[in-house]
Amino acid sequence: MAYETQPTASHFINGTYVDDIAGTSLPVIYPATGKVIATLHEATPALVDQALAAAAAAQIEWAKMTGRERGRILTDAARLIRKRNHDLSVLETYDTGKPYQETSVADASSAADALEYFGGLAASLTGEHIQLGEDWVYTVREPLGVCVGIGAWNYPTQIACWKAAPALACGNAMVFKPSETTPLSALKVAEILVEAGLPAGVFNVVQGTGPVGAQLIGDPRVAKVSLTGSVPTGRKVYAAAASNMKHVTMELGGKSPLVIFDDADLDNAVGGAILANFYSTGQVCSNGTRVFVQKGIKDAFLARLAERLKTATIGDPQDPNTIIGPMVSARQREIVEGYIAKGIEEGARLVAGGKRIDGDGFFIEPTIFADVTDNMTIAKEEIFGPVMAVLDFEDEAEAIARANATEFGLSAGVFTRDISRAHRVIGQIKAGSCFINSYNDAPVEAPFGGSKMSGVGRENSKTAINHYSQLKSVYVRMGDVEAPF
Ligand SMILES: NC(=O)C1=CN([C@@H]2O[C@H](COP(=O)(O)OP(=O)(O)OC[C@H]3O[C@@H](n4cnc5c(N)ncnc54)[C@H](O)[C@@H]3O)[C@@H](O)[C@H]2O)C=CC1
Repeated sequence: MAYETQPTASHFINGTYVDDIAGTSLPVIYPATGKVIATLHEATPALVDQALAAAAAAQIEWAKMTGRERGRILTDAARLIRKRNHDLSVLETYDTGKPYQETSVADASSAADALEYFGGLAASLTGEHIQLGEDWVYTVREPLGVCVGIGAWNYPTQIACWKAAPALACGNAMVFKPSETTPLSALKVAEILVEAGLPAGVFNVVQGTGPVGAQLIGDPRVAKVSLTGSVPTGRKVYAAAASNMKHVTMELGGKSPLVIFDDADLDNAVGGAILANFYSTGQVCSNGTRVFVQKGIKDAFLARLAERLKTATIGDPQDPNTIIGPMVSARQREIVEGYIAKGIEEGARLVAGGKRIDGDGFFIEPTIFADVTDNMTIAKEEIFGPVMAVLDFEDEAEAIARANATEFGLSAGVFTRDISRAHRVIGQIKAGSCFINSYNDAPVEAPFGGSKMSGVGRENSKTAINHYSQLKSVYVRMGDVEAPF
């Protein structure tokens, strides 16, 4: 392999690569071939302790720097990431199997956006002055301390930076644990941050599975935990963090509705449904996998969708012409196949796809089910694969009620030419990140996150600052103290 995928070592602690071969071996598998492309080791408890100690020590000095100084390092790192976008995207494709066509525009570049945005904000993070007659209160925006970031496997570089950028801008240090399935990219982020001038220990990466995450969360030195992952993991992580009153951000799963009205522009609606279901081979938390199509447009919608699907090239994800890559792992493909079988068994109509693609990689056909009803498993549970469920509806009130009939609340989309209806519908849907005549846009300037079981807190935008800092308020009395005795 011309491209070196084996990192210098498994972990990045206190400004340098470290390893301990006593840790359980962690093979990294390229999803397009099923071959091992690197072997790492899980962090031993001693290494996790070392990372936390490094973060705790470095955070004190990092917080003493001015916001401008911190911001400059983050924006310098953003520039380095952009300069190395090609290599980082190739690596992200090896790590995840996502096509280069995507990783070259949506992964490292989104990470750079976050570093640039929060780097830019760092100098203007302030408290306020509250006058109370002659007395007054001032507030100081303080960092939380050591933050732990835990990532999912679908957007490894982006997740690392969506968490690290606001955390570091506020003067926190971070220990980041990538998903064990995709451990490579976060190490590059750590390397680049140090190259940009980040003091050793401010951003550390430790590898491992659940128990490594659990050790991080349970440590008294940790003030905050930000997780991107599934709802079951979210429950565990939130509970563990709560027992020690730690701050949390939870970016979890979804089963988001995409509502397409008869009057929608057909090709835009089909395009939205494609983005909402097949991008990253369907492995996107905010995907609109319950596609509610009004009866009058249903046949035209399905016909156009089938036509456009035929043009999607599936294959080698490193080939810039490939549009759809493999699933991230054999296990994830099995999960998706299980859902497809359930869809057929429960009476949904298979319109396209449904089969695995033979070969060494974890490929599966993009799949469309029509005539799906609300009680079917494929309409209720997050599949996390390229499986679209199309459901019919008659009117607006019905669509809203059914769209909301879910435990999740991450995203929602609506396609219509009637702008009043668009706002009316979105206004009534209980979800955090919504779209009108679009789907899955996630600019760093906009808050991102879910309601209900999809999560707590928001990433990105100015709002994220509130999740990585706390206010100290100081009352200042100008006159004498009037005590009762
Ligand atoms: N809302 C959002 O922003 C996003 C949510 N997701 C969700 O992530 C899921 C897919 O990612 P997976 O990696 O399979 O999720 P997962 O929940 O299995 O794992 C997520 C991370 O948590 C760690 N972990 C597992 N058990 C833990 C424990 N007891 N304590 C601490 N850490 C633990 C894992 O090692 C991994 O790093 C999907 O359900 C998807 O919806 C994915 C991307 C974005």
